Amino acid sequence: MTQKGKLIVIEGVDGSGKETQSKKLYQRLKKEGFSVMQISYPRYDKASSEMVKAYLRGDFGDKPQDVSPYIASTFYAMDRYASYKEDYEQFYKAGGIVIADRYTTSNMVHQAGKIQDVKQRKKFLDWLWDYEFHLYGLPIPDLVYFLDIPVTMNQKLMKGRRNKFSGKKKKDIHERDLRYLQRSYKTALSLVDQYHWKRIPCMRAEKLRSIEEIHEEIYEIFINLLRKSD
Ligand SMILES: Nc1ncnc2c1ncn2[C@@H]1O[C@H](COP(=O)(O)OP(=O)(O)O)[C@@H](O)[C@H]1O
Ligand SMILES: Cc1cn([C@H]2C[C@H](O)[C@@H](COP(=O)(O)OP(=O)(O)O)O2)c(=O)[nH]c1=O
Repeated sequence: MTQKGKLIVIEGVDGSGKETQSKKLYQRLKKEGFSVMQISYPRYDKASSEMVKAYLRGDFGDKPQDVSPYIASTFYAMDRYASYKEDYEQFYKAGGIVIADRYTTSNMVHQAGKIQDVKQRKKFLDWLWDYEFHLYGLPIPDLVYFLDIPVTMNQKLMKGRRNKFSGKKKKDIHERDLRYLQRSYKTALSLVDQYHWKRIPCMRAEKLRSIEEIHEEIYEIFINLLRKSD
């Protein structure tokens, strides 16, 4: 019998602190002796992300809306399937804890955000669930955090940041479309309740909370999950 591990996802719009918080959680759990590994999507250094890069570069259109959410989702899912097989399937099936910076949940946020009609959006989300978790057989996350930071604030955090795959200052087609990012953010807030994600408010009294304070909240929620599943 396989002893399934745990898949923990850190989700949030661009520049919300996902990389920072995934790293901190990983380092803390490792230090405490847990069997843990970190993954991050898209895997820009792998061939399986070529279509993702072409899409984000604007090869298929300058605007996110130029590519159907169904088609764009298949690009990202392909990279995740390759990563499951290459990076973590065995580790996860042996009971390891996997911390993911973005996952299928990013398609739920950023691709579903392209669809305004409620019925059509639900249809897409059901299709996506079936596609990534049933057809591709990817693990369903045990815990999803959503780092809640208003788009205006994350724009400040991202200022001057280089594009992750080109290394240049030019932003990708998602990052340069403020209205699209705002729609993705709104979509995410509606998904938090629907899918029982843990919303982590990154602001208090109009100020950004410290990286350390946010980390403590994330860590406590994770430890509680472990206690419950013992
Ligand atoms: N709570 C915070 N307070 C101040 N700066 C932060 C905070 N969280 C993240 N940052 C900074 O904001 C930038 C974007 O964070 P990052 O973790 O790379 O976001 P993401 O992975 O979501 O794109 C980084 O320079 C990071 O150091
Ligand atoms: C992993 C993933 C990302 N995306 C989107 C979110 C981002 O706008 C974009 C690039 O992701 P990423 O480089 O992780 O953005 P950032 O580090 O700035 O947060 O791709 C999806 O639409 N679906 C996915 O499955």
